[in-house]
Amino acid sequence: MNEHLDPEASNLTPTDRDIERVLRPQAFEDFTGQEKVMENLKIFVQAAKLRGEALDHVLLHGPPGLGKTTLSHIIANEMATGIKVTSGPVLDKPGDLAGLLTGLDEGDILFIDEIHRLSPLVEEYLYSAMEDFKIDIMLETGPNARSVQISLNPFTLVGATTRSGLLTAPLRARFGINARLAYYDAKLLTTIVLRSSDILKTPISDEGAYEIARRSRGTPRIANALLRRTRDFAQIKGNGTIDTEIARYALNALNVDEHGLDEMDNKILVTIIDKFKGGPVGLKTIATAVGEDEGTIEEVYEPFLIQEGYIMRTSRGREVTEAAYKHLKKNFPGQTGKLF
Ligand SMILES: Nc1ncnc2c1ncn2[C@@H]1O[C@H](COP(=O)(O)OP(=O)(O)OP(=O)(O)O)[C@@H](O)[C@H]1O
Ligand SMILES: [Mg+2]
Repeated sequence: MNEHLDPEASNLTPTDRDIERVLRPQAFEDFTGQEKVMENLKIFVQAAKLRGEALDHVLLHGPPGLGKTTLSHIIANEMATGIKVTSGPVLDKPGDLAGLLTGLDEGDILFIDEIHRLSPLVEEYLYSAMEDFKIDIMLETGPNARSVQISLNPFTLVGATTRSGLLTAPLRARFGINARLAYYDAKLLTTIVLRSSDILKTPISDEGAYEIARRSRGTPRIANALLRRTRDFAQIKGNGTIDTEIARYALNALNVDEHGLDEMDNKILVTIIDKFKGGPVGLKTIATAVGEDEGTIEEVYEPFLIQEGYIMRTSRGREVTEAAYKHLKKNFPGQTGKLF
């Protein structure tokens, strides 16, 4: 996976991580886009505050880098409550979860990232906590072992996932608020790039910001990462200001193509065309052929390629479209041979 797609990658310098933190919006008003989702969330937050209650449990889903973690912190800020952060794979056993739950103050947020990766045992334990704010805990072990039920402070679970399809129905049903984040259009991303360059005190033209935005795979995290790298090019190869020319130069050097597809996006398209006659071909086969993890292709690459109209999902597998052939400057075999 490209470095700019994965901020948690270990090759990211501490500076990069600090910058990501600085750029992260803190309040509703700094958060650009996702209008429908935000409109509703604002109402739910306001209503919960008015009643002095904990906000209903929130499920945030969508591809990486669209703002799930950011939103969970914003919700805590707007509710003026504490937030505890954990993730599915980290919660090994119900005891780990019990420790976190009993430590929550009234109205606090428990953020569970990658909630689709909870173990079934932990997940089941979560049900009564979410529903009745009650959990059973084991006292002592051996012959004296007994379980007692204890009450929790009312809290809000915010779960985030890139794979909502993997959530079990009972878990999904326990979220009162279900928000799906969508890819951002170039206009919204331009606003985000301009805001970020302002925070980073990097001079940038509107056109330069747009050039970065439209080539960021609809993803704020990628837009911010490309902005930082473009800033380097502007400082070393230019006069410090990001304009269209330096943005183009930088993005080409970073192997981001004219339509914002990166190397892996293109590799996937080329592979389906050259090795599998344009498809249909199964996901697993594609994954093996391009040397990338199946899940990563399904949650990171494919959704964008589908949204941009380069790939179709059919019952028999993935197929590339005419647009993909055009994009790669290859002849589309579709018209010949077919008789309709
Ligand atoms: N709506 C937005 N407005 C401005 N900046 C945003 C927005 N959404 C995300 N960002 C920026 O993008 C970065 C990545 O967002 P975030 O970490 O919240 O994504 P995520 O959905 O949690 O991704 P992952 O699935 O990989 O955990 C943030 O640091 C933030 O700076
Ligand atoms: Mg996240």
